[in-house]
This record gives sequence, C-alpha cells and structure tokens, in this order.
Amino acid sequence: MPASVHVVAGVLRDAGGRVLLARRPPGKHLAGLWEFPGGKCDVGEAPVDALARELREELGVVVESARPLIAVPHRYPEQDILLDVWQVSAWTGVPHPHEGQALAWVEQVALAQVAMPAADRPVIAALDLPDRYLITPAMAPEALEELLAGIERACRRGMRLVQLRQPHWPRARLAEAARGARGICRAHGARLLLNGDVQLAMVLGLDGAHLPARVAAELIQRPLPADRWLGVSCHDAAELLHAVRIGADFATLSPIFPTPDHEAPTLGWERFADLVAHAPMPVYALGGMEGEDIDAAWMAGAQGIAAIRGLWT
Ligand SMILES: Nc1nc2c([nH]c(=O)n2[C@@H]2O[C@H](COP(=O)(O)OP(=O)(O)OP(=O)(O)O)[C@@H](O)[C@H]2O)c(=O)[nH]1
Ligand SMILES: [Mg+2]
Repeated sequence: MPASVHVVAGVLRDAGGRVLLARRPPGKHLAGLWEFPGGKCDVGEAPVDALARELREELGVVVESARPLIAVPHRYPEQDILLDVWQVSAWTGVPHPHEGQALAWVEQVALAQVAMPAADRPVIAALDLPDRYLITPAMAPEALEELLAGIERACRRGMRLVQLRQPHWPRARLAEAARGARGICRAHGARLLLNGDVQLAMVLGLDGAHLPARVAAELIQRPLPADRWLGVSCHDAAELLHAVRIGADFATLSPIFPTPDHEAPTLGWERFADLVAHAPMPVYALGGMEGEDIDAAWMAGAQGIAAIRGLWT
C-alpha cells in the first residue's frame, strides 16, 4: 500500500470571520467539492513551508503566521491522506483563483451544509470548538451555589465549552445544577455538556454529553443526535479508536502531566502527539494543564487544553 499523502491546507478568514473555501476543479480527485485551499507537501518539505507555497501558488497570498488546527488521517478508496489543516492568523494579499477554481467566503455556521470532502468533517468540528475546555471540580452537593458561581466566573473570563461533572451527586441535584448552568452558559454563548448522563443531557436540552471511557465502552453507536456534541474521555489508542467508532465529535486524552487526584502513568507531549496523529477528530490535552500550555498543546496536535483546576480559577 502506498504511504499516505501529506496534504496541507489553510483556514483564512476575512474581517467578518468568514472562511475561504475553494472549489476543486473538474478532472481532479473529488472534483466539484469545496475545500480549504492547499495541496500536497513535497518530499522533505516542512508542512508550514508547503502551506505557504500552496497558498501563494493557488491564491497569491503570503502567509505571515499560522498554527496547526487539526491533522486528519483519512482513507479514500484511491489513496490515504493526512489532511493537515492550519489556522492562518495573519496573511497579506487578496486571494485570487490562480488555478481557475471558484472561491467563496463562507460563514462558520454554514460550513456543515457545504459539500466538502469526507476528510473535512472533523475539521469543521475543530473550527467550531474552542481551544479551552473547562471541567468542573468535584464538590459536595451542598455547594451548588458555589459551583454555579464558578461557572459564571469562567464564562465571564471567556470560557465557551463547559463540562458539568459531578459523578457522585444524586441525579435530582445534578439536574438542578444542570438547569442553573444551562442558563448561565446560554447567556454567555457557551456550550454546556453533561458528564456521564446522555439521557439527562437530552431531557434538559443541553448542548451534549461527555462520557467517561468506561461508559463509552458499553456503546456500539452514537447515543445522541448529530446536532448535539459528544465528547469522550480517552487514555490510549484503543479508547480513541472506540470514540471514533461510536461517532464522538471530540475526545480528551489524559493524563499529560501528573495531577493530585490521578495516579495513572503520564503521557507527556511526545506520546500524546503520537496518539493524536492517528485520531481523525479534535482531541483536547488533559491532565495538569494550565493556560500557558496551550501553545505546546497546539504543537502536539491538540485542539487545545482541557482542565479542572487550571481553568477554574
Ligand atoms: N487542499 C485540500 N485538499 C483536500 C481537502 N480535503 C481533502 O480530502 N483533500 C484531498 O487532499 C488531496 C489534495 O490534493 P490537491 O489536488 O489539492 O494537491 P495539489 O494542490 O498539490 O494539486 P496537484 O497535485 O494537482 O498539483 C486531494 O486528494 C484532495 O481531495 C481540503 O480541505 N483541502
Ligand atoms: Mg490543491
């Protein structure tokens, strides 16, 4: 089997935040579908150099700064590819279709409706998800007000994805907390996922659920509709693979570093990067993460960081 083809592509945004797509010309692989501009890495070429070259050749723009967003391994009948997508945060020039391709600026929320190659699905999820993911610290059920106040503070600081996790609370109390958190998150445009209880998440109309690996292990298919988010906690290659099989939208992978309440052996960035390279979905780095770890996380292929303590205060 031929080795997989390394493809780099860039996400360029206009002043209004719309994303630039190009239409694959007739006669090419996946002709007619809309894609992120880019192309194949040459042998020995660094991905970031290939990105700059492709965007210059295809659009006539000059990349000034970019960071990895997500790399998606994907198997087409014709060939295996690694679709390595970068956020291009600064660039100059006006994009022109140098190869006769149609170009379009598309609203972020409309991306899911555009006819794009199958490998691009996880890229759309990666664009939709923030780079920080807060998991609430364990508290006593009596501390509900304190929990909600903490969520409110986090949202005010710009948190846009919150996992309500209180595995030891009675279900009625958890539902009460979830209703309170739902109001707070909605008011701030943040998404709220409930840990461990898909049914309760659906009944309360939350944005989705986040499942521990042992709960995900019991499933053979996605337990909630496509318009909700499903996250899964993973610790190794097998759990990541299972998360993909049941149609998870993203995963956390832990522990990167030691934390006070987990004894498990740590992955470190190198092992994390290895595991993430095989996962066709956004993966948050978890375990001992602090705000300043975000760059290291991106460089290791992460969507961003997930944390309890590191993002709570
Ligand atoms: N650029 C780009 N390619 C993608 C995306 N999604 C996706 O599956 N691909 C696949 O990745 C490969 C990229 O090859 P390409 O044809 O753009 O390569 P290229 O620009 O170097 O062109 P060339 O080989 O015709 O000179 C194709 O098989 C294409 O279908 C995407 O979002 N952007
Ligand atoms: Mg191309």
